[in-house]
Amino acid sequence: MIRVQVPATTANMGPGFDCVGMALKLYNFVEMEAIEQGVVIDVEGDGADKIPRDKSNIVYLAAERVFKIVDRKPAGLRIKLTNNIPLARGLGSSAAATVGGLIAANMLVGSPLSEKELLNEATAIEGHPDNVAPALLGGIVVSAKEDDDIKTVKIQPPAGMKCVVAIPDFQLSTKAAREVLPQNVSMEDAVFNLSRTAILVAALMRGDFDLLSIGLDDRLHQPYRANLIPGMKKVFAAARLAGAKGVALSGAGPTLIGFCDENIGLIAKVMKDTFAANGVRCRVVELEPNPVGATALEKISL
Ligand SMILES: Nc1ncnc2c1ncn2[C@@H]1O[C@H](COP(=O)(O)OP(=O)(O)OP(=O)(O)O)[C@@H](O)[C@H]1O
Ligand SMILES: N[C@@H](CCO)C(=O)O
Repeated sequence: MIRVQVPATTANMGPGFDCVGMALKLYNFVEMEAIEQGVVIDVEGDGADKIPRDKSNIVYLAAERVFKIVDRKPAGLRIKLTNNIPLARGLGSSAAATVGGLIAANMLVGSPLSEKELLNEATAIEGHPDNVAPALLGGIVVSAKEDDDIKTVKIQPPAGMKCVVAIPDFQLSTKAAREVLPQNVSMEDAVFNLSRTAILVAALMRGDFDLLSIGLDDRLHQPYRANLIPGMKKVFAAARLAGAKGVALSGAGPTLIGFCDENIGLIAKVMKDTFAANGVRCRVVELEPNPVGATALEKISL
């Protein structure tokens, strides 16, 4: 039986749309074993009542993809999912499922695929690398697609960085949150994001939290998605006033994330209160940056 632990992720980090993401210390677990026949899928935890238990499950689909590539397949498969990452909230639940399925299936057939090959496959499944890269590699990962190959640079999260996430009680699928984005953007907005992303990466590498306020600014996706998340701009403003060094939409939302080095209790309170004042109930938690990516906890060879 293979057991893989996969972290949650916060993608985009403001301006780094589809190319920057960071792993967080919150985990899903994927267990997989070969059985004599059939497909058995059990799900516990977040989304247990919604996640399909048949061959349309994305963990199963990821595993199938590995078996097809390496042309080796167990006769039957048992999968058990234990989910702590909330579904469709912007914390990388689908990336964790995909990465967990790929890694577990690869191990089940003797690990023929390299980490790089798994990353390329995970990106092909998700459509963009910003969640799957940190879920696989840990830390903060900047990714660039070169055709089907994903180039990555990993940055260790700066010492002392803390994250407060406000997780609304409603779901927002990545698909729906991408549908509100424009097909084209102006040169001015492109340059705006280029400059902010460059500052963001420099700030993260230098551990300069004061640069985060400008380095997390974005014009490519957040302004369009604000309409889907009541109170988003007010929560951002309140968190900044309470001491957050920077704020962003986590992934495609609706979770909002504040980055700070102190005042965590006050920032959490104002984020919750401001969401509530705008009619949104939410759960606010501190999630630490995670330097480590997906990890195999047990392995028994076939
Ligand atoms: N453990 C899981 N097992 C199977 N399917 C899952 C699992 N976790 C998530 N999913 C599928 O992925 C969907 C959520 O993916 P979606 O990309 O919309 O949001 P997200 O990954 O949570 O957020 P984001 O990509 O913005 O960080 C769920 O509705 C479900 O269909
Ligand atoms: N970059 C992606 C992350 C969510 O999957 C988006 O914002 O749509």
